[in-house]
Amino acid sequence: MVLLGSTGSIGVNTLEVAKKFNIDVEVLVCGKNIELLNKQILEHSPKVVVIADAHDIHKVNHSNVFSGSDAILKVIEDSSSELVVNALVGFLGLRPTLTALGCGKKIALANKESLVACGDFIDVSRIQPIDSEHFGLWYLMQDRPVEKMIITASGGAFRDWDINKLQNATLADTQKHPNWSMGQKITIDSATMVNKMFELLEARWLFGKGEYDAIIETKSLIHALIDFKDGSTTAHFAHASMQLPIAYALDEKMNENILGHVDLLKVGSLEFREITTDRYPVWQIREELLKNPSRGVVVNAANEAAIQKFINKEIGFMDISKTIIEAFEKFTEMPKNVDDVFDIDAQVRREIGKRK
Ligand SMILES: NC(=O)C1=CN([C@@H]2O[C@H](COP(=O)(O)OP(=O)(O)OC[C@H]3O[C@@H](n4cnc5c(N)ncnc54)[C@H](OP(=O)(O)O)[C@@H]3O)[C@@H](O)[C@H]2O)C=CC1
Ligand SMILES: CC(=O)[C@@H](O)[C@H](O)COP(=O)(O)O
Ligand SMILES: [Mn+2]
Repeated sequence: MVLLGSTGSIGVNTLEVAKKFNIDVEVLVCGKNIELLNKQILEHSPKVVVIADAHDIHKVNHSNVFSGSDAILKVIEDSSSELVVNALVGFLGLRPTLTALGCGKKIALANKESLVACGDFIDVSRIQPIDSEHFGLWYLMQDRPVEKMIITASGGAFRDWDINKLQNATLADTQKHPNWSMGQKITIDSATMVNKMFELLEARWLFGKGEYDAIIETKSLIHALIDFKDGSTTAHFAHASMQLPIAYALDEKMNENILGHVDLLKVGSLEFREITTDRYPVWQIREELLKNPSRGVVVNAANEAAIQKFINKEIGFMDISKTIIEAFEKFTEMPKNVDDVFDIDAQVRREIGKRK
């Protein structure tokens, strides 16, 4: 396989699953974490390696190293692997997704931003999602009429905070996720509830038109539920580990044990909560966005630009949601093709970047 984002949270889990099932690793792609990359090279012997910055090439213990975003596209094109695992974070993952699909490869897709920004122009028939909720929906899906597909949210780092204190929350505060250990950006997205809005869009592109909703389940033991027309509701329970979705994305016929079962007697009780717009203001654009899912490009660009400003301490935590809502109201044009997606993304980032 080709693994993009090998040093991240999903990348590291993917290599653990690959080791367990003896899956060949042809290409490793990462950003700046060369120390971890060198350990991965020793363990998995990839043929080619790509890193973000040419200045770091001399630190990499490999004879075939390239750098930069064009090199990522080139190694995908040149690879013989049928499967690309895209575990890059953010909009920079979109071109690799499009390139891999253009080469006829299958994609195990963790990079949800690809679908959020460009879902209308992506052939999902060759995509297996690496996202716990979508894995849960896929696992539950049967040949029966469905009424509603429901995904769960943890509520993020601030689900129990005094709402009046949220504006002054720091980057370190956002990283205290109650249940999952993940990369920095998705953990911020979990705290704003942007992650769940993205996941509703992701579900819409993967499973088609229909009713989608989300609720908070505070232990992240249920990942998805399906309400069937007959009145039955089924739920997918599993411990909070990405190795289960990853194992199926690498091998759809998976029939090995990956995790221990959830012991309901040990769990004792479960708690469900509504997602409210006072704590999670972005939730107010959810319906409009689901009606017009192609507008995801605006929300994604505004989110990434606002997160950068939050990290730079130029804006407060609640301003991330405010920035997204303002951009969503201002940029109403729908992309008609992939070029439009890149144009709109650039326009939104420019607009937010020039604001004081
Ligand atoms: N973590 C999770 O459990 C889940 C994650 N996802 C999604 O999966 C994706 C990855 O998330 P996660 O693993 O948490 O993120 P991380 O931040 O942990 O990892 C991101 C990876 O991308 C690499 N990277 C960043 N910039 C570049 C660049 N310019 N060129 C090459 N590589 C780069 C990083 O390299 P380096 O670290 O070396 O700089 C790292 O390997 C996201 O889209 C997220 O929303 C979805 C569901 C669950
Ligand atoms: C592991 C996974 O799939 C994440 O997307 C997770 O769902 C994030 O947690 P939240 O439910 O807090 O968004
Ligand atoms: Mn998820």
